[in-house]
Amino acid sequence: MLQYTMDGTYLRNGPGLWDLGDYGFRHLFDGYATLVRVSFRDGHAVGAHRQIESEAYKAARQHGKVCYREFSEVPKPDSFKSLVGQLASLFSGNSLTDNSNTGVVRLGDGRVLCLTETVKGSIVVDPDTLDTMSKFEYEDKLGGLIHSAHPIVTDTEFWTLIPDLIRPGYVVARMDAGSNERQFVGRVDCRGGPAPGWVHSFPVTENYVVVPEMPLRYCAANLLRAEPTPLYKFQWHLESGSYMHVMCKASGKIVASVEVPPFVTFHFINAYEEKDEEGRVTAIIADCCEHNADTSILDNLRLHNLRAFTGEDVLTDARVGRFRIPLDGSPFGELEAALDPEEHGRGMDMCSINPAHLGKEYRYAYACGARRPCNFPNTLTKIDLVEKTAKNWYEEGAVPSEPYFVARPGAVEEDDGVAISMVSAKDGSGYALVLDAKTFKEIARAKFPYGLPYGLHCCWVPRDK
Ligand SMILES: CC(=O)/C=C/C=C(C)/C=C/C1=C(C)CCCC1(C)C
Ligand SMILES: CC(/C=C/C=O)=C\C=C\C=O
Ligand SMILES: [Fe+2]
Repeated sequence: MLQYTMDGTYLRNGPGLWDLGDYGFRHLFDGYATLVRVSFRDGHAVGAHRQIESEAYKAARQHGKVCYREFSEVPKPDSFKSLVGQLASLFSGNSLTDNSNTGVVRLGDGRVLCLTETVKGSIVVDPDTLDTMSKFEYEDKLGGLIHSAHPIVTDTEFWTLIPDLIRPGYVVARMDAGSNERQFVGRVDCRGGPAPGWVHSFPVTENYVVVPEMPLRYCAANLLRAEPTPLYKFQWHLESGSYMHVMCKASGKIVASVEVPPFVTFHFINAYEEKDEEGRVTAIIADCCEHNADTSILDNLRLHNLRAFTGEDVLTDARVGRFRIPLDGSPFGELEAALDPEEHGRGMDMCSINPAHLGKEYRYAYACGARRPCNFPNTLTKIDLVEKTAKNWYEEGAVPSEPYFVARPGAVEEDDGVAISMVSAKDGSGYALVLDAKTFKEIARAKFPYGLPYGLHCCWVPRDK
């Protein structure tokens, strides 16, 4: 039993529509954005779902075909556009999708924003009606066609990374709550080439922004290709090295840039400053869902693979990767598993934390793990980074989405609250699952009258805020 009444709306975004007529999409990340809402009030839960009305979605519905460049799908060249024309529309951004199918965040001023990797795919929605309200226009001169799909959002600010594919590097920018104007904070030049590493997400501490440089790098040639490669728009450049850069939020200066072992991650979990007895910052600790430097996870997320579970254990191993980035000028950083990956079945992705610990020392992370054999993360796991243990929730045949932590109003303890996940049950039905974040035991489930597609990231909109 919950000792309090949850009062607010859980929103989940994700690529929920993967078919146009007879044509089925290829990859999980291609689907058109579907928003799901579960509103909690007086001990009841009310649900709804709706497609986001992006230009890409509307055009696809109208013409019955893909009209913009999605993650792996590209429009068929029946418009006889010349290569030059295609190039021009790619570099102007015209042909890129605005299908904001990845994240949903509540900005400090109350607006609810859906996001993806393309800057134009920033769309404001109404959390009650799930209406598509407007494009979020960035009113600045920073430009950029792509950015991190996971900005860092607090009640007062918004931090983002804008990769620069022409002069390989990243622009770090911040935006005040209530504003649409990003401000340039600083720039990181890549240390390896030929292009910046994919930055689906990045972590911050109280005083620093951490800019990861993965050997999984954007690839201009693959951006243009009509047929996808196994790494889609990316390429693996092991020889180019892997780096972690640390930028001071206040000055934009780079205070550390270290080489680290190779890594593959979509999602950073959190980061914080390690201090000595005198309170001096000695290092940055940054945690992520790390796929053992194996890029095959990207191709494993093809829909054909996800729909064809044969009982064989084919999910590649993942762990909580913990970086230690020294600030004493040494050239190398460390990367190790924060706990034995067996604790969470060697599956690890789709994480959340208590937002009160963002950028600060923390103990708990919530994520999807694995009960093997499986071809996709199929458990919910609560990771204790101090005890180095995990508590796991599992139901046979069920596929749960990101366990999203929501603190109890007035909570003091880090795990005082709930973790909410939308689960697709073995029989195809769907329900919202509420776990007690402390015990990781089920408190409630609210069944949807129909099955729901898989989905990705979430946010919480408290009532009257
Ligand atoms: C859903 C998810 O996690 C990731 C979605 C990624 C997308 C939609 C990536 C799109 C891209 C383009 C349309 C062209 C430019 C490169 C890239 C950012 C991969
Ligand atoms: C669903 C997923 C990875 C699962 C594998 O372990 C990654 C999603 C990334 C995009 O937000
Ligand atoms: Fe993501």
